[in-house]
Amino acid sequence: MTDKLKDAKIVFVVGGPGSGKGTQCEKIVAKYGYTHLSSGDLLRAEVASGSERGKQLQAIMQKGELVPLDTVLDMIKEAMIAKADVSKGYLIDGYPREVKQGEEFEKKIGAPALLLYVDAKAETMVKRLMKRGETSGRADDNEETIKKRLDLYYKATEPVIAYYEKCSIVRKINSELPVDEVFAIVEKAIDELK
Ligand SMILES: Nc1nc2c(ncn2[C@@H]2O[C@H](COP(=O)(O)OP(=O)(O)OP(=O)(O)O)[C@@H](O)[C@H]2O)c(=O)[nH]1
Ligand SMILES: O=c1ccn([C@@H]2O[C@H](COP(=O)(O)OP(=O)(O)O)[C@@H](O)[C@H]2O)c(=O)[nH]1
Ligand SMILES: [Mg+2]
Repeated sequence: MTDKLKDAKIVFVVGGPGSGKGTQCEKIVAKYGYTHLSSGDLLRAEVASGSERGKQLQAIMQKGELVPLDTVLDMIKEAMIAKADVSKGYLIDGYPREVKQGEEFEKKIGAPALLLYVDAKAETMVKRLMKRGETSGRADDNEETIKKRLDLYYKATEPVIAYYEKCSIVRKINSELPVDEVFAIVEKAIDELK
């Protein structure tokens, strides 16, 4: 089964909550036709389905904690295989959340060609999420959960970046700039992949 993904072009999109991962991914999809898989969106879809598994996930996400590694990886893999015949490349948004997740992904799926590190200040991320929370309906876009997500990001996810620096695939993107200026930097990184 995994054979289908053998030559897949894989881009990890890593950054804090509200850093702008989803926003940039949307623009990449529009220009390059990549398949966008947001681990958070996949989990929210499972919650929305009302399944038993979804209920358990909801409790974890509401607290801003991390869902068990295998659950997320299985969902991503399934979604990747479903698109394998038509995909020009994959954007894996919001994953890996911790080094171990990255290692497991490489074992079960393959190695990423690029890691886009979407970087904004904590203060900026909080401001954006509070604003998004006014309309998003996301149960975790509230002050208390945002703080937990940020703490966990610095503790568990930032080490992922250091881990992939070693193989020189990290491109740091300053997402304090306006969306289109951020995308100009993103485009350069993707164009270099071809
Ligand atoms: N000024 C500015 N605002 C941005 C930029 N990127 C995103 N935003 C705003 O910040 C908010 C969060 O952006 P998202 O793309 O949803 O962030 P995310 O990293 O996917 O966040 P999670 O879904 O929580 O992982 C959105 O409501 C955007 O309007 C940017 O480059 N510049
Ligand atoms: O690989 C993942 C991705 C998401 N989540 C959970 O889903 C929530 C929302 O994730 P998303 O990437 O949408 O938002 P972010 O945390 O970046 O704001 C997180 O707080 C986690 O509880 C997780 O456990 N593992
Ligand atoms: Mg997002």
